[in-house]
Amino acid sequence: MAQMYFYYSAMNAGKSTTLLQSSFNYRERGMTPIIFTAAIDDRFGKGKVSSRIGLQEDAELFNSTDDLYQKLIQLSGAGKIDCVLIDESQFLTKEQVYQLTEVVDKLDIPVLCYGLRTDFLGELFEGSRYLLSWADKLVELKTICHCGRKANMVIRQDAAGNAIAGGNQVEIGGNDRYVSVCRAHYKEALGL
Ligand SMILES: Nc1ncnc2c1ncn2[C@@H]1O[C@H](COP(=O)(O)OP(=O)(O)O)[C@@H](O)[C@H]1O
Ligand SMILES: Cc1cn([C@H]2C[C@H](O)[C@@H](COP(=O)(O)O)O2)c(=O)[nH]c1=O
Ligand SMILES: [Zn+2]
Repeated sequence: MAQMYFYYSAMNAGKSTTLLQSSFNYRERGMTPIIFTAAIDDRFGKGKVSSRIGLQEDAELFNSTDDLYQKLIQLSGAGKIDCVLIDESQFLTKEQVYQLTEVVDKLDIPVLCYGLRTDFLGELFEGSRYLLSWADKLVELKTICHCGRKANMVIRQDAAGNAIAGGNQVEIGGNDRYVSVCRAHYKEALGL
């Protein structure tokens, strides 16, 4: 029986790297994984998943209006799909997480989702909320704060490097905009 996995972390913890390693594992066993990533995250070029250590693969894009269950039925018509890998899964909607549970339960294809747990204000993303609620397996990937503790929060910075305490939940960016830190250093940076 297939299962749904949610690999979650702060930024820069190796989520994309782990996804690309899983894809490679499937391929070297002669199986066919399919990768999806969010259309809005175009940092490394649209339709690509890249890790900061240099690995890269082509990916299907998802928008908030896509029906991922129907899309997977359509794609599996062109050949057997052995695994679905989703990067930036924090950007999935509630409906899309449900559709992915249908891929697992009705099509019997494992779905592995990789994403942030919380935003720069410490609030859950919609996708993460429902993945935490409905996935069969929750796996935390870890990265470290500059102090050596586990970094489970993300600071959004302005151009001068100051922590920002308000704004839209979604703002695409990398090391220039975001820093992963432990909760104590998150509070300190925001003056909490
Ligand atoms: N030039 C580099 N060489 C080796 N490792 C790197 C390099 N740049 C970043 N990394 C490491 O790669 C990891 C980030 O990988 P990535 O998969 O992009 O993370 P995430 O998807 O969680 O943001 C971090 O552990 C980081 O320290
Ligand atoms: C914390 C936070 C992040 N984002 C964006 C920034 C990046 O584009 C992605 C996460 O990328 P990762 O390195 O693959 O983890 O999410 C955002 O929009 N809002 C936030 O609060
Ligand atoms: Zn710290």
